[in-house]
Amino acid sequence: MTAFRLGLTGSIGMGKSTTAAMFAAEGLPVWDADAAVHRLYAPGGAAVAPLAAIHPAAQSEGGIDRAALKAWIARDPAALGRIEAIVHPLVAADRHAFLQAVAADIVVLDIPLLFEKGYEAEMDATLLVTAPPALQRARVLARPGMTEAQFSAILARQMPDSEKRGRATHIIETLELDAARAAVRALIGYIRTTLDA
Ligand SMILES: CC(C)(COP(=O)(O)OP(=O)(O)OC[C@H]1O[C@@H](n2cnc3c(N)ncnc32)[C@H](O)[C@@H]1O)[C@@H](O)C(=O)NCCC(=O)NCCS
Ligand SMILES: Nc1ncnc2c1ncn2[C@@H]1O[C@H](COP(=O)(O)OP(=O)(O)OP(=O)(O)O)[C@@H](O)[C@H]1O
Repeated sequence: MTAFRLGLTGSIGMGKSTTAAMFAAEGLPVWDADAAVHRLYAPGGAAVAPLAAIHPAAQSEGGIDRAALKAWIARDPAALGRIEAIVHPLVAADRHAFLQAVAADIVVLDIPLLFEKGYEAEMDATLLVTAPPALQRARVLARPGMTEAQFSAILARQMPDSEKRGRATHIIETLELDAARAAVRALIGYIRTTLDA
């Protein structure tokens, strides 16, 4: 059976990881794009050699130093595009391997840049997690080391939440844990009714 692919996304601090964990707790396999990038950047990971080849300072102790990449991105407007040209095909290969190996009726793919990069074309449905801007801001600024300037820079690289709301198949407001958990269960139940039909 081919699994139903539910693409989970949302802007920074909207609750992707928390909501993904709720799907996992309901027994659904979850693939996490950020975790895939961490594996690719770890010592021995497939992105280490090609990134070191274009930017030697990015390599440290056999892996990729994310701080060095960030410093390069801050300095050179072409850097992010060059990094993405290497990293995104490797992430896609990891995602395809997961989808090949998985056995379940529904799988969740947690992809922060799902709409920005057009990955919805590979999904059967999309789920946007969202919250009011003031709550998003309070959550993100509560993180150790996060500054107003960093938050603004990250927001500027992401599609506005209002636009994502217009594109998503489903939306969950992450105001409160119990309500979000109930919405996750309801969505799984709804998707299963469409699979049975
Ligand atoms: C720039 C890097 C080094 C920053 O690493 P760091 O650990 O500090 O932060 P993290 O990865 O958690 O990202 C911070 C925020 O920036 C956003 N972000 C990350 N990469 C991108 C990107 N290519 N375009 C837009 N936003 C991005 C994330 O969604 C997140 O909200 C890292 O994100 C990276 O190597 N990005 C390029 C690879 C990529 O596209 N990753 C996205 C997942 S496919
Ligand atoms: N349903 C919810 N109810 C209450 N708080 C929530 C809910 N979902 C997430 N949160 C809180 O919001 C914050 C951000 O959540 P989370 O880390 O899951 O977001 P994210 O979208 O994965 O963030 P990032 O884009 O930075 O990876 C956390 O402090 C988390 O506890």
